[in-house]
Amino acid sequence: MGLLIEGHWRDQWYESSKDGAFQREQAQRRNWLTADGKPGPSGEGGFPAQAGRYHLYVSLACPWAHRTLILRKLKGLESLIDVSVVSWLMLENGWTFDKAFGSSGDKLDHLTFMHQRYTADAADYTGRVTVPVLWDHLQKRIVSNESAEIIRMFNSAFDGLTGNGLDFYPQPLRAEIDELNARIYPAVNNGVYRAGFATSQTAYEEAFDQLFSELDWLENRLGEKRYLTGEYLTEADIRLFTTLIRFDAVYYSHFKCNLRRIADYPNLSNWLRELYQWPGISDTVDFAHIKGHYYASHRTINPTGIVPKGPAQDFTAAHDRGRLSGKGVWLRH
Ligand SMILES: N[C@@H](CCC(=O)N[C@@H](CS)C(=O)NCC(=O)O)C(=O)O
Repeated sequence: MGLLIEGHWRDQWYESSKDGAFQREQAQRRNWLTADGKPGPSGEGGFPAQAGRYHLYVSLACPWAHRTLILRKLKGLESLIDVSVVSWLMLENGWTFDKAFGSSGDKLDHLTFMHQRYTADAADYTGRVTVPVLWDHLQKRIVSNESAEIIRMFNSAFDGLTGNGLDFYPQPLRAEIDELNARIYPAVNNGVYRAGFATSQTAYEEAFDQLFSELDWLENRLGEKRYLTGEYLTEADIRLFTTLIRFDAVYYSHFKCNLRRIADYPNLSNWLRELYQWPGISDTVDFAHIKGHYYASHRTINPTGIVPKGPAQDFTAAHDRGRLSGKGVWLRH
């Protein structure tokens, strides 16, 4: 665990604020890949959708990177955008391409460490070395290291090449999806980290209370709606999925989010199983990476690095979501 300071790697645990709260660094590369290379909502233009030009760097453990893998899969981008997977073990060198710990190796440039990808973008890069990273190997630059934006790019930029019209961010549902994301991100997606990486009792309890009150709200909502916005599966569901699929195995114990398990919420757990069983999604879930990464890498929280064997979970078991009406994914015309 560490960061780059003016292009030099420094091994260092997360710094929390004075009151012990975890602070997540803002992603620094915010360009957009678009159908024709015109600029997107932030950053610079010049990144047109082209087969084979972009490379995605992910960790199979990471919930943020996981979103991008799901969109890549469901949008039929696997043959257009290749992926390199970092090792699940992340210690003094940060993310590495060590094949002994589950990495695919860097399929593009045979790098040893992920921080080399960042210094290839900017030799004096300062900041955390995070995944996912969408890399343009023509310009040798990071397009984006912000998963929330990478999934929006994947949702539409390549449609002209793939003919895939599935829309996970449909125009009529955007305001509602934005509202859901705005409450679920701080309370749940980042909330589990705020609980787990807190360095004061007060900061931990605040994150814990906010997390479980949001899970109660979501449990109620999913009692009436098949998916978060209603009849259509959208990016809001995908974003929640990657956190909840890790919850009982990791966040419940490792991050001390232990008021209840997801298995204890009937609607959340049935919804979670439906998504897991969605064609393509289970292929993106890897519990060896997920459990190995958190328990063995965060030595400040778990000094022995021992990875628990449990819990027993079966996401392939039947779910009851058919009782609510659903139309699947919105199709763009
Ligand atoms: N805003 C980023 C956050 C990505 C992120 O924090 N990824 C974690 C892995 S789960 C990471 O790479 N952490 C390494 C570090 O902070 O040193 C996104 O959503 O893409």
